[in-house]
Amino acid sequence: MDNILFIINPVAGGGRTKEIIPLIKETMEKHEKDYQIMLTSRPKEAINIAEDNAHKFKTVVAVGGDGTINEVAKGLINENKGTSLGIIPGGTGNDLSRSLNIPSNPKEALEILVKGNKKNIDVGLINDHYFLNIASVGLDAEVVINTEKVKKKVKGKTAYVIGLFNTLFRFRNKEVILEIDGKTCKKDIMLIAVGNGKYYGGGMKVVPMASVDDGHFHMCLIKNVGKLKILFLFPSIFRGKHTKYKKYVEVHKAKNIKIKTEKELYLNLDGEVFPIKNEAFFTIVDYKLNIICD
Ligand SMILES: Nc1ncnc2c1ncn2[C@@H]1O[C@H](COP(=O)(O)OP(=O)(O)OP(=O)(O)O)[C@@H](O)[C@H]1O
Repeated sequence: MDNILFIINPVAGGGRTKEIIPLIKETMEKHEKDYQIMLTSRPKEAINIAEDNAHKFKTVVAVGGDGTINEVAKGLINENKGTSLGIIPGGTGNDLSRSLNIPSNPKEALEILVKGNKKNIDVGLINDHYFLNIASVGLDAEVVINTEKVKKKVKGKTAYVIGLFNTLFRFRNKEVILEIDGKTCKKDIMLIAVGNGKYYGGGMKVVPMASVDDGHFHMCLIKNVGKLKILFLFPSIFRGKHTKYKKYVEVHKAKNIKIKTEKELYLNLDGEVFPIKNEAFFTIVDYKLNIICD
């Protein structure tokens, strides 16, 4: 059965996903598709909705930001029924969609969905969390934590800028033991981003060489360059040009990566932050997720 379930996070993108509903209905009816729409009522519910419906629908579409996509993907991977994942970007960042060439304009994204071109993409696992886009440790995870604190008082980009400077002011470099496909080395880092996708933070091309379907992670490591130099590097990260500064930035390609530390590290997984004790183990799971994209 060629049926489609739309799982909509009504609070993603500050609520703009709700405005996409009439467009979904119009497009599905125009193309005579058998479809259903469900709205989440609480965080993480998209995982359960996807799990419960994976066997009933050929395609399950996440309508929301990267958090919603991760939740729907998790439900589909858990059920392992070969259900395809569709994406209508409706968040603030939409970073995975960028790597998959899915436009942020919902009308254009729906056209891609109706066309139905498919691609099998890799699924990353960091300890016990699945991820499709980027998982990172170090400076950026601390920026996310500090920005969340600032957001209670200040909104939007200003909160991010204040969060960034607060973090830089207090940030201490991280000494880690890295194991990249079995090879061990000691590093003094500010940031490590492990990418299946290329973008995070709303369009920063932090892992420019990443490819969602090459069976590998691509890793970008920013050494302990000091607070002034990281500010100098920052604009080049937006454009993905930072990797040319080889004195400060290392790139690696691998299937398995371990980051060991004696101190607590924070992991940034598409804007959600988790503490990590002792070890972060990144691996590509033996499962490809079928995605509808351009
Ligand atoms: N009904 C709901 N009420 C409150 N929170 C919800 C609801 N449904 C989902 N959520 C939570 O909303 C959070 C944010 O979702 P999502 O990342 O998709 O949107 P966003 O933050 O606007 O986008 P982006 O990550 O692209 O910036 C997720 O953690 C998700 O669990």
